[in-house]
Amino acid sequence: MTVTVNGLEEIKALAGRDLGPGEWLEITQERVNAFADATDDHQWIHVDPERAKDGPFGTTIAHGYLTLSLIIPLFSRLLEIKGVRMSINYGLDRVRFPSPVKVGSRIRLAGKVVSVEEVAGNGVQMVLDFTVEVEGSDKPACVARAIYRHYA
Ligand SMILES: C/C=C/C(=O)SCCNC(=O)CCNC(=O)[C@H](O)C(C)(C)COP(=O)(O)OP(=O)(O)OC[C@H]1O[C@@H](n2cnc3c(N)ncnc32)[C@H](O)[C@@H]1OP(=O)(O)O
Repeated sequence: MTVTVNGLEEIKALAGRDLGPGEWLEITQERVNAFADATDDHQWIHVDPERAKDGPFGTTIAHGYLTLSLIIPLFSRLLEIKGVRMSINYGLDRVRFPSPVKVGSRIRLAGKVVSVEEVAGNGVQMVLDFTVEVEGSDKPACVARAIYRHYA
């Protein structure tokens, strides 16, 4: 279910709220290959299924940074923000990849809004803890604390 908020006051009211988990997304070899091309990172554990059969995971796995980047589209399905002039991705405080994402497996995103505080320039800073789950694994694929700013 997508939560929709309108304007800074409604964003502030999100503090402490859980978002998601959202829908599952399958990680395909095509997506991993496209990320490898975009970032010029063609390590065999990601793009060589034949060699990866004998590797530590028994198959190819997603780049950790691909899993991290997929937070952006998966988050857009959890929270829709209206009534702001501009939103900025300010950065990340902590990121870990506790569990590999095997190609062909599915991931989904959950988030918790840690805090929302006013910042200069008629804006708010929103801090979220994200968890990317991988289907069938106790350990998440990625945990990350992300910081956004929204300006009215
Ligand atoms: C060149 C690029 C290559 C790639 O892109 S490779 C693909 C991306 N990377 C991976 O797939 C790595 C997968 N991760 C692992 O295989 C393992 O991970 C490690 C072998 C790297 C380390 O394992 P262990 O020493 O047993 O540590 P832990 O239990 O996995 O914890 C690692 C950090 O993750 C946090 N963590 C674990 N489970 C959770 C959870 N359920 N919720 C929140 N955080 C969790 C922990 O606290 C810790 O963090 P703290 O480093 O700060 O101590």
